[in-house]
Amino acid sequence: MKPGIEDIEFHGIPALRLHGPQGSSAVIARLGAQVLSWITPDGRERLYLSERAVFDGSVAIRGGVPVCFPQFSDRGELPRHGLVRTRQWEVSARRSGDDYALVTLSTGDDAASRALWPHAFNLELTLMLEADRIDLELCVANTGELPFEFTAALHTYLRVVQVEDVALEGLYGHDYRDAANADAVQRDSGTELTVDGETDRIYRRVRRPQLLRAGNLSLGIQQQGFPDTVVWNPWVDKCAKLADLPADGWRHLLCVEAAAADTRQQLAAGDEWYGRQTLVAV
Ligand SMILES: O=P(O)(O)OC[C@H]1O[C@H](O)[C@H](O)[C@@H](O)[C@@H]1O
Repeated sequence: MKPGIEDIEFHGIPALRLHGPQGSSAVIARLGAQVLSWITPDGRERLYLSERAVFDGSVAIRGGVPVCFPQFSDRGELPRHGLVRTRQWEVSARRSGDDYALVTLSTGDDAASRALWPHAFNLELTLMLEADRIDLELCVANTGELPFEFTAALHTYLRVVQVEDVALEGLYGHDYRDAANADAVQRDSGTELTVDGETDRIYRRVRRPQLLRAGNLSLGIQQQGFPDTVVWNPWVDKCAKLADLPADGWRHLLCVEAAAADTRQQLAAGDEWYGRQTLVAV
């Protein structure tokens, strides 16, 4: 099958399915411009999507790649993770070639966003699917007359068989702010990160790609533009408090997020900012 793009319904909501080379595929919903599935040529699903996720727009969909903007988490006055996770985005570009399929979804300010955050903006989320890789690029445009500041993230939920068995390499030597430990700032001295409890870390000014060692779900992870990397797993107790995660959900996910979380980004009137996360099956 040649690469291409089809309009589908996914869990009852409008979405696009990208068919890439060698049988790869991805699904992106218009709700939140959220990527909800990525299947590599080996037939394996690489993203975690909760079986208890809610798709009616009342809350963000639990899983895939939520787009957080203009605020990461609860680090500010706005709703948690900002304003765009529960909006309907427009499809502004779609194209495919022999070795890729690509879509761009966009959204911008409206009366509801300006009531909470008084700035004019346009956002574009581009998903490019190739055989063994996806690139997700967020473009923020300041379309107003005044500068603004924002934080943001591509809050990627990676699917793993057992989170206790995986290791994330590439973050050693970086400082992180530990949100699971009263925001204490620590320096990672281990050569790899393993998860054996609630983990909620903002690694700052990340300079290297990461390698997720997770058996046949292993991935290379790279980011550009986004200065920080957030690693999140709710573990048992926090998972039990999240109504849209099953009791064992914590075990099957690891969020590795490309973020501007600790470092606020400044954007002058008329300027654009780009941030990208690349996932490669290895
Ligand atoms: O429940 P959500 O609003 O989707 O947030 C889920 C998680 O997102 C980020 O990774 C934050 O660092 C966590 O503190 C937060 O719990």
